[in-house]
Amino acid sequence: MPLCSMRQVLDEAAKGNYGVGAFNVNNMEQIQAIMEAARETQSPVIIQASRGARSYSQDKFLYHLMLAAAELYPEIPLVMHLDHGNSVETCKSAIDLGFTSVMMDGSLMPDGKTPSTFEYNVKATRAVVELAHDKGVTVEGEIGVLGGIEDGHGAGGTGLEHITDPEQAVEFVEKTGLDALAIAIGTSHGAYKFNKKPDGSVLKMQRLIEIHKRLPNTHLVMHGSSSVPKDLQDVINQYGGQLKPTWGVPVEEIQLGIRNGVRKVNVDTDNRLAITGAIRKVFIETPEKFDPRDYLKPAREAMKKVVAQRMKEFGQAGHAGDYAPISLSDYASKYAANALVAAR
Ligand SMILES: O=C(CO)COP(=O)(O)O
Ligand SMILES: O=C[C@H](O)COP(=O)(O)O
Ligand SMILES: [Zn+2]
Ligand SMILES: [Zn+2]
Repeated sequence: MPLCSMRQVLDEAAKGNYGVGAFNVNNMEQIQAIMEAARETQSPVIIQASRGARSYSQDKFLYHLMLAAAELYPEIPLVMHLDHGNSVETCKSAIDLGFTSVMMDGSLMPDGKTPSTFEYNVKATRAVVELAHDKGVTVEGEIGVLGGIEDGHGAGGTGLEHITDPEQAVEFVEKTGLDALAIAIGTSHGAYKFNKKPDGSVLKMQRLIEIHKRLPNTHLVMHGSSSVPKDLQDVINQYGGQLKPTWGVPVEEIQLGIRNGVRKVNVDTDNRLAITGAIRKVFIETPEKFDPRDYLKPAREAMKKVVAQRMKEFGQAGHAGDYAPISLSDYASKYAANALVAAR
């Protein structure tokens, strides 16, 4: 099966009222872990690469691994998505390479640090929509600024992030014509999101519900959605790691989001934790080992377990065979005919 349009995967998820995990990757083992989890649970899936992942893998390595995944798992609808594109040029280079979906993150300037203006964000996102839709490629935009790294204060919520304004979200969707909208509701990237189990004062699910009411037909995206489970933290610390106590986004809050328009759920940190714990365990328990496969296999297995669990929790499990992917050129025609504008 060729790589699939994210718009199609999210439209199908909306029909079935479920969410789709978007998992970050940098290497072969992470892609294999996701594909095995997708096969085991019969899930459509989004695999995403950040700018850092693209540079780590020299772009082409990752792209060809993704083609291998599509060939080896033909029954799985598989999207290749650019995570947090920082500029129109970055998005264009991903489209040229063969990504079937891109995120234009115009909430910050291309330096990835300076908060942008609404006007800049609209202009950059609109420009990406034009060049992406021309090729049938899906576009995710972002309004609001995530906590932690994105608000310029390093990892960990500082309270200085810009929670998405619902009015502005409506205007943003109308002016850009995007396919999916990432919103800021108090989550942040990385392991240090909250210093206790989050309540409504820090994790603003009510804001998400309000945005969904105003944009009932727009696919919402939750970034920073790792749950940072205690058992994964414990394995790392048990085998010599030094993670400080921390909390992530509880799965039941994500499920509440999914009942209110969230269709794409970004998860990276939980997989990083699972991989690191598994590798540390091998190093500590069997220090005589030095074949990378001795620790990469358990690492891959640990990540597969987390991904499969999330696929079941988000509801995408069992939906891989629901539909046959439509080609990107057919999507280009749909966009050209204005048949897919995110309606209000
Ligand atoms: O939002 C993410 C990638 O864009 C990942 O978030 P986590 O750090 O919570 O896994
Ligand atoms: O956007 C955040 C993802 O977790 C990717 O992180 P990265 O930029 O370190 O690859
Ligand atoms: Zn952003
Ligand atoms: Zn993100």
